[in-house]
Formats: sequence, structure tokens, C-alpha cells
Amino acid sequence: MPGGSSSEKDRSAAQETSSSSSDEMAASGSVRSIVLPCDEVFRNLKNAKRFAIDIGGSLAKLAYSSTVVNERKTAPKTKLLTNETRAHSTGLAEMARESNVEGMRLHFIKFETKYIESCLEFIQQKLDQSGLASSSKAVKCTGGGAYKYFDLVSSKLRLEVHKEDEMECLIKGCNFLLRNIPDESFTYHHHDELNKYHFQTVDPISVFPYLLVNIGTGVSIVKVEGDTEFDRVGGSTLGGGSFFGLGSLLTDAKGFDDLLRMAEEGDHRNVDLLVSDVYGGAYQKLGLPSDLIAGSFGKTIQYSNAGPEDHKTPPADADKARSLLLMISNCIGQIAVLYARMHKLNRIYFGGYFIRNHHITMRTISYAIDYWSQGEIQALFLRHEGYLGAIGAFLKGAEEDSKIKKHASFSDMSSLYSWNEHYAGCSGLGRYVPTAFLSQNVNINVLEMECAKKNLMPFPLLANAATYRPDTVDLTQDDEARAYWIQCLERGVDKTVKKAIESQPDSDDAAERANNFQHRYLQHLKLLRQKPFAYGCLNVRSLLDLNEQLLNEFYFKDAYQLQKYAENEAALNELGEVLKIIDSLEWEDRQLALVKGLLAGNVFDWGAQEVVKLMEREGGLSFASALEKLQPRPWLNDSFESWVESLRKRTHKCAVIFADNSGADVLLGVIPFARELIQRGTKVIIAANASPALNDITRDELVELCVKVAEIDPAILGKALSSGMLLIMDNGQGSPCLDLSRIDGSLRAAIIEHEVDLVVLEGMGRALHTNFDAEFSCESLKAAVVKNLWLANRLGGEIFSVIFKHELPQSNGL
Ligand SMILES: Nc1ncnc2c1ncn2[C@@H]1O[C@H](COP(=O)(O)OP(=O)(O)O)[C@@H](O)[C@H]1O
Ligand SMILES: CC(C)(COP(=O)(O)O)[C@@H](O)C(=O)NCCC(=O)O
Repeated sequence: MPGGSSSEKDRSAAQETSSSSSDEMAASGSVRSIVLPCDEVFRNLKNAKRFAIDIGGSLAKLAYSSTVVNERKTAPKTKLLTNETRAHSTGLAEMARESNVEGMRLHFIKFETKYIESCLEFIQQKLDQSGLASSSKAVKCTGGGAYKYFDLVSSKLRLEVHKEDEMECLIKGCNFLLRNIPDESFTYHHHDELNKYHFQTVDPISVFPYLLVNIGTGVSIVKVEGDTEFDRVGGSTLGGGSFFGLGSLLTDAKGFDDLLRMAEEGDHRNVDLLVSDVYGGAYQKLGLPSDLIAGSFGKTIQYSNAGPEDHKTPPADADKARSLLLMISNCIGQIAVLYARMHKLNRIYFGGYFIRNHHITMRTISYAIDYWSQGEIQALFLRHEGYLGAIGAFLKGAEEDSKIKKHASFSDMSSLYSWNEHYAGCSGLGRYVPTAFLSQNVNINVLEMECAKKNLMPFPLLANAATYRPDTVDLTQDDEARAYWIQCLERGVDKTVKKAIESQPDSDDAAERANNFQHRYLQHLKLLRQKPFAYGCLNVRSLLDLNEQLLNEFYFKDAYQLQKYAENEAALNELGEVLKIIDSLEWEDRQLALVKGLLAGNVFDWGAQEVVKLMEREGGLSFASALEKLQPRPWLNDSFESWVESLRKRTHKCAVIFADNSGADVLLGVIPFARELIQRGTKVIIAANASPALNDITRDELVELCVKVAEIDPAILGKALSSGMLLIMDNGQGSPCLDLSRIDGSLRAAIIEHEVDLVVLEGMGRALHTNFDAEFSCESLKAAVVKNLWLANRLGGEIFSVIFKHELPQSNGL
């Protein structure tokens, strides 16, 4: 039987391993690294609320939830908002909301089942020390170990153990990951040097049907047609257990990582019988190439039968390990296609930790699926392939608890709220980190997810939500850009540290925490330099978001709060004058002044090192000097004429403006621009961040500022705020960039209700790093100042080049 994997391809892989193995082994964890203290891995255990465990034949996966208090230090309260004014500001009062919410985080930890006892002991110790009890009376337990370790789990955690069906947990976990984690699934393309991982956008509405092939110790094959409609249609004994077990018998491998390392180094042609070994060449009649595997391990018989006089050297351990990995991966691929065909399914996801994001395994399975399905089916892998059962078990427990307690239910949370991967606490794709586990060192893999506490949904005016990708440049594919941005953010970290310390003048340990932040951020950047795919896709957005996550991690909820406060005050003082100048201009000059104001405001960006230099100079940066910095027209991207023409032709019904920085940007740029639209009869929604990121304005801050704005300009802006012509809303995010596939559900509803026909994206983060290529079903403006020399040069311009992109939808007859 042809093995399904051509040895020619495998030979090329064998030759490639010398270059790729070091990287891949870093991924699989055999790289020497510092042993982490257990507390750094079992994070937030003292706030743990609920546990679940999936104890498999080989690996145990522990899941727990913890609460993270969003102890946002309040900025010196803007004196502008007294209780009295708050009460009288109709329209604004309703917008004010509680922002000091408790966040929910999910932690998943994976280690070899043989350490289960030490792990439970460690947890027990921690829970005893903290004196806190789990909020749940029971722990959900799945996998074979739910039976085998029943007594151990219940005695150590002092909780009732509820056994849960393994398949149900597996599917629940898989559906949750597909719906909630961006870039969760991918196809693997070994021969595409630049882009080995093609991440898939999973439309949450059309997740089903699919076939799940879970390769754990054994293999389960499940046909999934809905959340509760699934059927274990088959399985195989030839799985991860066979690879690890047989591999250990056949070689001197010291553990799984060692076996994988051997497989990378080995040459299967010393072990497998190829078509050429049988036929002397290709088997033309059947179309079997000469280097196809005819029989796995077929050559080993020669060594077994050979006497000492034959001088046959037995195959190396590495060759056997490779042949074994190919044999098992090939067979599973073949079986998967047969089941997919039998059940008329064309999507096959591979779960289970045998895969371990390993390039030979993924490549062989992909090849087998392609070969046996004649190119009709592609193998889909999951970034968190080993956690499906644990996630499912955790969700089951949480749902049941919330039903009993009849309060804010987790079942609602898994279906109504969105989750983000918390990169700051994840060890990354397939990586194992050595951890000091009571008295032993154990390799552990960690995943964390954070509840967005919101129902995030796609922006309704995307031309094609299914194909929308927020990021303009994929840094995993662009080596030069990746090297530049990682280095640029490394250089910017000192400034962030300084601002973080400044933001908490009364704290004794701010400097220490800020240094820890710096250390961790630099560590993550180093990992991403070596393993760009560690967290799925890599882009400027994910690098910036990681910065925010780590700041929060070290209790810097708003590092720029003092800066923002000062800039807001200064800009409010200038607002009246700026409005007066604008009002004195003729119509066309006014339109240009408004656009230039929007752009000049965007220069006030604490995320851009070139600008920081200007702002920290003596005298700082004024709005007037920012205006002077702008590239003279024609701009690098200049559709001002087209914008003016559109304004002449029509009055927009409603515009949504995604605001960027605090101070001059929002108050002297966005507000006057919005005011002009309002005067033309256009309703305006200003959508600001839900939580702080750099010096970006948040929705709560803007609501407060608007009280003063209304006082400065009662006739137009004051009236607009109270009549609902100007709405301030939350975009659902806390990033300097903007992912339009996940915006706040209420903003989405308002956009639909008010029939938004103009989208304005402002700033580098929202209009250049992300969404530059986004297409909308209505008119749009993308406005930004390029405040980074490298990027400006790359785009063919100089620092402070201007992007002003006005676009009409494809089908628009205007
Ligand atoms: N560090 C490791 N130790 C043991 N097995 C590992 C390791 N990393 C990956 N594996 C592979 O993962 C398989 C177990 O996958 P998993 O999905 O956890 O299944 P199970 O729940 O049956 O333990 C093992 O049989 C082995 O092939
Ligand atoms: C962080 C930013 C995206 C914010 O830009 P904005 O959206 O405020 O225009 C931008 O400043 C940026 O790309 N900074 C990278 C680092 C630097 O240029 O120094």
C-alpha cells in the first residue's frame, strides 16, 4: 500500500531539518530555558473560582477561572464634571456607566499525567494559604483519569468530582475555540517558505458540519453537526500513545520531546521500503512514484535476519523515530479522509496533543489528506489542539453552576460574551516551559483567555465580513517589517515604563512593577522574533496589544492617564478659539481646515517615538505647530477633492467616527469635524475605546469631556449632545488599533438603527496598521499622519506624510 507521503517530499524535509529544527525544537520546548517558579505558571490561583480537569492517558489538562479586579486608578478627576452638571446633562447621564468591573480569566495548564498528584498538592497548598475556597462545590473531570484518579482529585481539592463525558467536552471545547479565538484554525503549508500557516476566518454562524479527528493517546473521530449534535463515528488505536510507546521501545528517546527531535533528524528511507526498492523504479502502471513508501518499516527485516557476517548496521534511532511518525500520521490522515467521505464532510479539524504543532506531523497529515482526497479536502489544525476536553469540561461546570445559582450565568458568558486570548499569560504555540513544581521540574504549556465582558460582533458595514482581515501587514510573512517593528517596540519600552511609573505617583512598588513589565514585554518580543507564529498571526496590532495586556498584568491600567488629563485640559482651553476660526472661514476653506485639524490632532501620539521627542522638547507641541508639521498638499494619499465633491452632492444620514488620541486629537480635530457634519444635518456617533490604550481617549473619558464641550459650544454641540444628534459610544476595544470583526454589540445596533452611511477611521492604528485595505458597503474616510520614518519611507513618503483616503462603495452610483 502506498504510504501516502512521498519520500521525495520527505527527503526534502529531512534536508530542511537542519535549518528548521532548532526553531521547531524551541517550539516543542527542548530548548534550554529558565525554570519558572510555579506561581508564574499557576497564575492568579489565589483568585481561582472554579476548576475542571481533563486527565488523559498521557497528559493532564487543568482548567480554572479567576477573577481579575480592574482596579483602575482614577485619574485626578476632571474637575469639570460636578454632580450637578452630571445630572443636568441630558443624554450624557445615561451614557455614564460603571467602569470598575471585575474581569474573568480562564487558565489552562497542561503537563504529563504522571505529575497529577504533585499538581493537585500544589493547588491545595495555595488554596490553603489564601484561605479562599472555590466558589463551586464540584470539579468537573473528564478523560479516563476521571475514573482512575477520582479519589485523588476529590481528596486533594476537597470538592465533589463530577465525571463528564469525554466526547461532549471535546466538542464543546472545539466549538468554543472556533467561535472565540481569532486565528484558532489553520492549514499548514510546509513548502511555502514565507507563509507556512494559513489562518482561517471561522464564520461563527457556519461552524458546522465538520469532522473532528482527535489524536490523543488513541484516536476518536467525531462527526459534528451542531452544538449538541455529534456522533463518534469511528476511531483508531494508532495514535499518540502508539507513537510515544513504540518510539520508546524502538529508540533510546528520553521523553516525547526527545523522540520528536530524533524524528526531525532521521531519514525514513533507511527503514521504510520504497516503491523503488520493490520495483527498481516507479510503478508506472499504478502511477506510484519511485520514492513512495511501499511498506513502513519494511527494510528493518533485513537487519533482523542479518547475521554478523552480513555487516549490516541497524538503522539509527532517529531513522526509526521518523518512520514511525510518518507511518502514524499517514494512517490517521488516510482514515480521516475515508470517514469524511463516508459522512460527506469536507472540513476535517485535527485535535489532540499528538500534533503538538509539529511540522513533520502537520505536513504528513496535510499531505495524506490532500493525497487521499485528491485535493478536495484540506487538513485544518488548531492552535490549542490539546485543550479541547478541558475547555469543554470547564464550560459544563460553569453552566451548571450558573443555573443553580440563577445569576449572571457563565452559559450566557460563553455564548453572549466574547473572549480574547491573553497572550501575556500564554506560553505560545506548542511551547513547553520548564516549571519548578514542588520538588520537581516539569514541562508545562499554558493558555489564558480573557472575557471581553461584551458581546463583540462584526461591524455591519464591512463589504464582506467573512473575508475581512483587520491587519494591513502580516508580519509573519514580511521579514523586514517584522524585524523593524519588533525592534521599534523594544526601543519604545523605556518610554512606556516612564509613563507607567508617573501614572502612579503614590505607589511604592510602581518602579518595580514597571521594570517587571519591561522584562516580560522584552521576553515576549524575543520569543516572537524566534517564533513569529507563537500567538497565531503576528502584526503591529498584536504587538501593541501585548504591550497593553502586560501593563494591565502589572496593574498599570492606564499608564498615560496623567498625560491624557493634562492634554484634555489644554485642548479644552483652545476649543472655543478653534471653533471661532473655523466658523469664520468660507465653505471650501472650512472643509480643508477641518480635515487639516483632524490630521494635526493625530500628530499628538505618545505611541510614536518621533513625536514623543517633539512633545518632550521645551515648550512641547502645540496644535499650531502640529499643523505646520503636516506634509503640504498634495498629500501622500490625497482624496480631499473627492471628499469635498461628495459633501457638495449629499448630506450623510449618520456618520460613525472611530476616534484616536486624547487632547488635541479628539477635541480640536474630531469634535470640530463632527460639528460640521451635525450642522449639515448628519447625525454623528463618536466611537471611542472601551478601555485605555496608550493615550487614546476612552468612551467614559469622552463622555465626561463632552459636558465641558457642551458648555463651550452650547448652541451646536450642547444641543447635539442633548438631542442625540451627537452620540458617544464604546467601540468594545482597548487597543490603539481596530478589529472591525469584533465591535461592541450596542454600537453595531446603533449603526444599523441610525443607518450610518459614512465611516471615518482616524489615526495610524485604526486607518493604517489596520483597516487600510478594509472595504465598506458605504462611503468611508481613512485619515492618518504617518509619524514613523521607516513606515513613511516604505509608503514612499517622509515623516509626517498624510494619508487621506476617501472611498465610495463599489456599487455606489455617486
Ligand atoms: N510532553 C508530552 N508527554 C507525553 N506525550 C506527549 C507530550 N507532548 C505531546 N504528547 C503526545 O500527546 C499524546 C496525548 O495527547 P492528548 O490529546 O493529551 O491525549 P490524552 O488525553 O489521551 O492524554 C501523547 O500520546 C503523545 O503522543
Ligand atoms: C501606536 C500607534 C499605532 C498610534 O498611532 P495613532 O493611531 O495614534 O495615529 C503609532 O504611534 C505607531 O505605529 N507607533 C509605533 C512605534 C513608533 O513609531 O515609535
